[in-house]
Amino acid sequence: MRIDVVTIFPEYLDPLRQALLGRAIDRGLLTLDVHDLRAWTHDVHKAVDDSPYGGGPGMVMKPQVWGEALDELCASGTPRLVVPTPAGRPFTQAVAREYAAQPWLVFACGRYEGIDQRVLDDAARRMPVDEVSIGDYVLVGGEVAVMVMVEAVARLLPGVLGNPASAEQDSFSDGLLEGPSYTRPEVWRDLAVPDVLRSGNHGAIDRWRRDQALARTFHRRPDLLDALPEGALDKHDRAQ
Ligand SMILES: COc1cccc(COC(=O)c2cn[nH]c2)c1
Repeated sequence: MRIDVVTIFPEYLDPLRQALLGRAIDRGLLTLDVHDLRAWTHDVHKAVDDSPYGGGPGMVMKPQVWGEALDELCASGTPRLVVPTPAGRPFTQAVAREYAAQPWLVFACGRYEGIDQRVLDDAARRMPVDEVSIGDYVLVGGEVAVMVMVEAVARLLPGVLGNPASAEQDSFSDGLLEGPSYTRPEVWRDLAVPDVLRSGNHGAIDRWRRDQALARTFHRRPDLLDALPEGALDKHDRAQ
């Protein structure tokens, strides 16, 4: 997978080159190229923003600069353009899986009040464009949202995680939240590990884990239960 990121703060994306993702890049499982949007300015001030038509607070990112950046970066093919924004469709594990199947993603990091809408409208003439939200809050810019999405997507790529089962048993993979996890010692600050997990009875363990996931989902995210496909819950589940 090829990933390009366009931003006025390229160094903000440096953490993606650390640890697991850094090793995946070194191993060629994905490429990550970060581009400074100001490289496509032509004025001495390298201006990327201007006042909003219609008035209002803040500034809007200029269309000309973005247009030239995307023209150059997307000249060799048709990536999916992903624009993090509070006004986007929700980024979920399902979207992460969708993106993990894409050969090429270009992320556009907005700042200020956003990017002139015509940049997205023009880009949509020649590539798929996704405006995506990582949550209902407002950040200062798209860079942190891009890091969230790149991490969620890259960990799904074959070979990135040591144990592929980890990705399959993620929270949300079966539509439920992950239940509690435990490791040694057996008792810690007078808190004991649930007996079933030390029983060696893997049928009982699987059942207990499923019940814990159902209970946690019911209490914390009942909306996820409503979204489960028909038949996802068996009669034992429904008895919980
Ligand atoms: C594209 O225009 C803008 C404008 C302002 C901030 C941002 C950064 O994204 C977010 O704030 C965000 C993404 N998901 N949830 C919040 C982008």
